[in-house]
Amino acid sequence: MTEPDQRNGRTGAGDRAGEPLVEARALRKAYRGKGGRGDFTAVDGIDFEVRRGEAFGLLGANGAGKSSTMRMIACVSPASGGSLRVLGRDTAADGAYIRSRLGVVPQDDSVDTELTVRENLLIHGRYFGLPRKVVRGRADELLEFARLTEKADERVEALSGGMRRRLTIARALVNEPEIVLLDEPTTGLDPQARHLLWERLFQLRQNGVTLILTTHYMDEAEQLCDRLVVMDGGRIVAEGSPAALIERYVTREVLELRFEPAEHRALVDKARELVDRAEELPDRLLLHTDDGEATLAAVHARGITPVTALVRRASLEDVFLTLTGRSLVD
Ligand SMILES: Nc1ncnc2c1ncn2[C@@H]1O[C@H](COP(=O)(O)OP(=O)(O)OP(=O)(O)O)[C@@H](O)[C@H]1O
Repeated sequence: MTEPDQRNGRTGAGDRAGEPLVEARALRKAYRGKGGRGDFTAVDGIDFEVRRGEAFGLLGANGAGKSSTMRMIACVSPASGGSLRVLGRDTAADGAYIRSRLGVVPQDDSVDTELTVRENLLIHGRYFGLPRKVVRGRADELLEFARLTEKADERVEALSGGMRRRLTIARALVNEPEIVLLDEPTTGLDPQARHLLWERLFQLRQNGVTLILTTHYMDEAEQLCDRLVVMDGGRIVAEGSPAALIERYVTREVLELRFEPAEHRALVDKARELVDRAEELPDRLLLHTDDGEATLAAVHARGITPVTALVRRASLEDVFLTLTGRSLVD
């Protein structure tokens, strides 16, 4: 493609890489309670920084406060407390400037389904006051980037979910933003569409665009994020690269055991004695171990008979479970 970030002479993160583009200090968001109920605190005093050129993730279950945080960064929802600076400016004072330098991909595709793919890009470009000729050229480049050139003159209603999502991302790039915010970018997409989208986002990151995304998919966070915060109940409970979080909070491997329902209770109690850390889910037991095969041998030696046994690499899902006692997926 024509690299979105190189069209205007920017060459990726460059020598300003690492400069903080988002700085949140004791950031709060409270929603006014309805019908006499008290205020509800959705974001409860969080601190984080996002640096230029990185892909930064907010990972958490539904209701953790991820979208509320994103809306504050996007300057569409005011903070209730603390401070939030984006691109070196205060979101409370300079919302219009910040919005003009951001690309926003909301949770629901808000593209106009009655218009063609190209028309959606042209109209969005005009919102930013760009000259017609510039917008036309940029639309062509973005169609290519989003792998939508062949669909340019079709109405959006004829597109698949994955194509719509790519169009929403292309649209968010019309103003050549320095930061792109993506709220649950691949929710509802099939695996092939997800992978194509990840590939496009990876390309953007390669071009030096700073990405901030929310997700409740741990594989997405592992694939895309250089660094992430884990959110739970409006707070940040951990921060780091996916690899660092896995190393800090869980062991190298996990042995997953499933038992006959009638034997589940007794065998779970017996098996968890074999390791220092185990997590029990309704349908299985997860044993945290540095050597899954050796632990499985110990399980058999104890006379414990699982219906299935699986040794796998520990993941962010295990980190989340360890930190919150709950599974990421509802
Ligand atoms: N406008 C609002 N008014 C009142 N409560 C809200 C509002 N928006 C969000 N909330 C509540 O704030 C909490 C956090 O919501 P938020 O959407 O930020 O979470 P999330 O982590 O993004 O979850 P999801 O993945 O479901 O979007 C939830 O309990 C939600 O019901």
